[in-house]
Amino acid sequence: TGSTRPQRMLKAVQKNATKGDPESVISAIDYYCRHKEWAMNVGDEKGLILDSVLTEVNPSTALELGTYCGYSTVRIARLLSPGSKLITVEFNPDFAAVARQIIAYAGLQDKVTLVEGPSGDLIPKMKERFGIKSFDFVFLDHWKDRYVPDTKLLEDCGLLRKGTVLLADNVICPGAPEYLKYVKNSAHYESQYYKSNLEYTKVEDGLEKSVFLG
Ligand SMILES: CCCNc1ncnc2c1ncn2[C@@H]1O[C@H](/C=C/CNC(=O)c2cc(-c3ccc(F)cc3)cc(O)c2O)[C@H](C)[C@H]1O
Ligand SMILES: [Mg+2]
Repeated sequence: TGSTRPQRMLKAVQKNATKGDPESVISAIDYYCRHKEWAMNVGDEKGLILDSVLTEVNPSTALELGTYCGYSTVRIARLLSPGSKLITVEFNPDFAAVARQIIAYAGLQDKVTLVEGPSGDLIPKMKERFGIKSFDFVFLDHWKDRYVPDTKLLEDCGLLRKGTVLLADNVICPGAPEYLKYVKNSAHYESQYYKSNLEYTKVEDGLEKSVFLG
């Protein structure tokens, strides 16, 4: 049986990146996905926006929904201050296995906890399992129709605090219309759209940053 796209992406990292160097892992994936085969990483262009929001928030606790191959996991973890933690949730075991290897290749395994399973089951367990009081930052990049239910679940589980920043990928392409409606019409969020392009293409896409007001 042949390899999968994530496995080929991992091979490209092992071949072209330097072990322990997150920047080289990010560049190797971006090069592979731009010139060899496209993949749904947040990418280099939207990645710069992710970097700037992260630098501004400087989260002690961060959550990512939808690890996939770990590209944005590496982008986030490389910017975390010492002692800060990123929990990333992925329910596909094959993707999780590739992501673990890419995160380890970047040398960021001590800053990242990859939890395998559906977000709907794991979010209610965050406090008891990982000792999380609340998240400072949440990156939403899983199935787009799950952004609203999981945001509501994070609220209901008391995992958001005044000032928590949610950053959602793909609000234009493929689109998350219900999510945009939800955060824009809610008095509990202050939202801002960051216009960009779909990873490795000229198609418009963007990130929506929403601050929870409590
Ligand atoms: C119970 C489920 C919910 N709970 C869950 N709990 C845990 N893990 C979950 C859950 N739901 C999903 N996941 C995991 O997250 C990942 C899923 C990521 C989904 N991302 C997209 O669909 C997308 C598409 C395009 C795109 C744009 C243009 C095109 F032409 C084609 C594609 C671009 C983009 O940037 C995109 O992020 C991973 C594959 C999947 O196993
Ligand atoms: Mg995405």
